[in-house]
Amino acid sequence: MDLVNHLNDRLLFAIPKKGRLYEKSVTILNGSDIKFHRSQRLDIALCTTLPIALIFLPAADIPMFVGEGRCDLGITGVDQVREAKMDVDLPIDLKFGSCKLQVQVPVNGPYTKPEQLIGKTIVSSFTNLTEEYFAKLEGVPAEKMTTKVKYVGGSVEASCALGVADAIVDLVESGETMRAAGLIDIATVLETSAHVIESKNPRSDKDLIETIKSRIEGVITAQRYVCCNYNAPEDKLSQLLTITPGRRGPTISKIDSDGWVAVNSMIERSKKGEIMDELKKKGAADIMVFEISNCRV
Ligand SMILES: Nc1ncnc2c1ncn2[C@@H]1O[C@H](COP(=O)(O)OP(=O)(O)OP(=O)(O)O)[C@@H](O)[C@H]1O
Ligand SMILES: O=P(O)(O)OC[C@H]1O[C@H](OP(=O)(O)OP(=O)(O)O)[C@H](O)[C@@H]1O
Repeated sequence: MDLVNHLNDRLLFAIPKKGRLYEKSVTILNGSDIKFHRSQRLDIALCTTLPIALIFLPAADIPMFVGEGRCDLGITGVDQVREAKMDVDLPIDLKFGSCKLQVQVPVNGPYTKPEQLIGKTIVSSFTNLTEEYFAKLEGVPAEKMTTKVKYVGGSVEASCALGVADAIVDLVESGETMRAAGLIDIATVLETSAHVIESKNPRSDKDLIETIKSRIEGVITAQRYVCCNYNAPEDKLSQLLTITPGRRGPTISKIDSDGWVAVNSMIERSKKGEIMDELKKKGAADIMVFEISNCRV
């Protein structure tokens, strides 16, 4: 099929084609009922459920495709957006791909503060952000800075040991890569996570863009919250509701048992253990937690 001829009447949505953001991005699409079939080695996939074409691109190229208006929506990290210096909207924080872009130096080396690196050589895959950071530190425009910034495309952490850098600027999540390379962080340039990014001048129907964003927000909310049901003695209700205030407010229903009501409330998945313990301690009974498979908020 000549896929390219099918693109004109579709919203183009740029998705990371590989790497750290790929799998979770596809999970979000599945949860949003954006169904597609991607043939092997093909970087374009037509959706079967909505007039969308998914364009699989390197995470670093997505800000340019969205910033220049070729794709209306994309998924990539804030780090990539800032590095590409693209003016796009960032409507949804997807809460994955969270890490920090940090200045790192050899553990037992002479540097403990970023100011000591002025005039030295820094290696990074994020040369624009690194230049901006050190130009600000030096208090001069980037053209006048004395710190040298060199680009490498990957395995940045090896640069100090190989003698090509005094320090590096690289992403840190668990810190394992950094520690394994004998490095320590001394400053944070940027905190990042994956976001839905949106063109400032979208070409597609606004309703379709809103539908996609609303579905994705629903998936994120469903991942973040679970539903908590319990029975509460009426005289303890106000105290129990402070533990489960809900996103907007709890639902309270009458039940066929004198002096008791049923409460239904969304609670944060990450806090469900302590919330259930607390409810039990404060007099709640029959406490149950359910998965939310999808929602619209
Ligand atoms: N360790 C990490 N933990 C969390 N998020 C990360 C991590 N490393 C990178 N990211 C996020 O994922 C984005 C893409 O990084 P990744 O290393 O996957 O790039 P890639 O070049 O597309 O893939 P690959 O490294 O496989 O070539 C980064 O810009 C950042 O937003
Ligand atoms: O703090 P950590 O959990 O160890 O993660 C940080 C590492 O993850 C990224 O690299 P990735 O593994 O994606 O490979 P790359 O070096 O080829 O980009 C990043 O560039 C770091 O090297």
